[in-house]
Amino acid sequence: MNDERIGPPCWQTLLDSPPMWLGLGLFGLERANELQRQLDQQLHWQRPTLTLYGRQHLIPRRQIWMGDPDAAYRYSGESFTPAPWHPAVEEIKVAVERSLEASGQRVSFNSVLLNRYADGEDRMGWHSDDEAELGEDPLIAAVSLGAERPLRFRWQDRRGAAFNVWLPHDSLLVMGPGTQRQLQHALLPRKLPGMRISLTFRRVYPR
Ligand SMILES: O=C(O)CCC(=O)C(=O)O
Ligand SMILES: [Fe+2]
Repeated sequence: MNDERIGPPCWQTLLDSPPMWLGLGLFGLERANELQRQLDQQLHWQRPTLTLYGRQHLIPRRQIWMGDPDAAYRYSGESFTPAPWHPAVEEIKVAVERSLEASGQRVSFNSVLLNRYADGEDRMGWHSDDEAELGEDPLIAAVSLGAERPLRFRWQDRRGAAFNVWLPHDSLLVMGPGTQRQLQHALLPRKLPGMRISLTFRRVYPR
């Protein structure tokens, strides 16, 4: 086991414009397994309600916002104060920033949305991460731990066919500038077993 390793050994280009790429093997299997276990057991996973057309719904997954104290975030009409950084999440943030830097992108994230999908029934609907506090054309980096699921993308202007990006355990999906403006994404329900945790790192610009 090589613990000194920084960043995925293997990058795949998914799209040139907007730039989207996938890194495989961010931590190595053993560390990735351990991080998934720690996040699963140690975080205070929440299931908030969402108001849709005046009705309250429990979200179909568990989640936590985490980040710097001033990185407050609005989501579906509600404002969230982030939970303080957990050491395992900080470790993942540093690994993501280092591997981005190794591929020529200097970014520093100040918040992350963690999602926990118990199995294939848990999901996230169509959206793009285009809230005003993310600034124009943000870069968003998504780490996947656990069961492999496809993230589905569709073009906002329907210029091309929708497509899946399968996100394996221990992978890093980078959605570069323009991705949120041009595409929407969703984690649709699938008859697939196994728990999955995703961490989508962002930079929030406080008002
Ligand atoms: O779970 C995923 O991979 C996607 C999560 C997502 O789209 C988000 O956190 O905004
Ligand atoms: Fe998203």
